[in-house]
Amino acid sequence: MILNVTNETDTLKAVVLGQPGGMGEDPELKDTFDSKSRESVKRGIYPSEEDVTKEMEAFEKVLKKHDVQVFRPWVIEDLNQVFSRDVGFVIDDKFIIANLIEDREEEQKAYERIIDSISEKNIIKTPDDVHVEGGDVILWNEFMFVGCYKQDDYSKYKTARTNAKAVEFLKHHFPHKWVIDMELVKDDNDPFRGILHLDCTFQPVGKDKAIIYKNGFLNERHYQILLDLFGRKNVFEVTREEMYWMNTNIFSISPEVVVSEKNFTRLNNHMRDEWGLTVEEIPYREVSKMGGLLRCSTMPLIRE
Ligand SMILES: NC(=[NH2+])NCCC[C@H](N)C(=O)O
Repeated sequence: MILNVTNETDTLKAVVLGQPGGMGEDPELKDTFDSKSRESVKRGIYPSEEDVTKEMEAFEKVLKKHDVQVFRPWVIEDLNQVFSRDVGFVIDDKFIIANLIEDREEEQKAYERIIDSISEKNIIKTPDDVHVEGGDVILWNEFMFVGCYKQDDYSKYKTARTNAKAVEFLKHHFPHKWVIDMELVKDDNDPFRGILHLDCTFQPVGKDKAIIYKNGFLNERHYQILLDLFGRKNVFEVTREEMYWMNTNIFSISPEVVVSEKNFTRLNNHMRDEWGLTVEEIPYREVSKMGGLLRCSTMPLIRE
């Protein structure tokens, strides 16, 4: 397989979609590792495998309708495999095997067959001291945005997934890219405040548009950089409440077609009426209760 991903929106040809099979029983509070899952367990509203399966089937159907080839990781029992995005990610023609938090390491096994179909020279392994998950890496042609956390209390947070060493690592392997690291606000307990991955606070759409949640950035300068790059008039700013429901985490099938959650009324109207996009609306609220949404549950392999 020849990989090719240089941005978030070029026409999608092949993707891995996560897997609800084998989710098993609700996790215990102590076994959650993001604020949203934590909250769902606490409130007794953690989604069932059956409900998540229905939502992911709707997603798969839309992808197939648009002629996208869909791969799935194989099922490992008693493991949450919904969020493919973080397990590994493609930059240009390279596949980077992520170095996930320990709680999620097991997920990687189920991608062996997919990784085996990629030429070895195009696979990049991350060393132990480089922490990086795909949700923190957003490509925009010559730009690579990397969500991270560089403060001294890094190890205190389960939701800090990408470290300073990862930024250097990516710069080293992709010298032709302009790597812009952006520090995120971390909070393991408050889903109205903490940002798990960069794609929970920012995402490019179409050719030159972006969805942004301003207060997700630790440093307001990083938000300003995005405004300067995309232009204020091309940016849709989401509210704290919309961030909580993960409005930035939609998924592009092409520069003209996006998949979005059906309750994202304000965003969906804006994308349709102001940006002229086709919005494929599906139900995905159950998935959101586990701390991720549409972008998080995909791993694009080929866009052209
Ligand atoms: N790219 C993303 N934002 N992924 C969301 C992953 C959510 C998952 N519960 C975790 O804590 O890792």
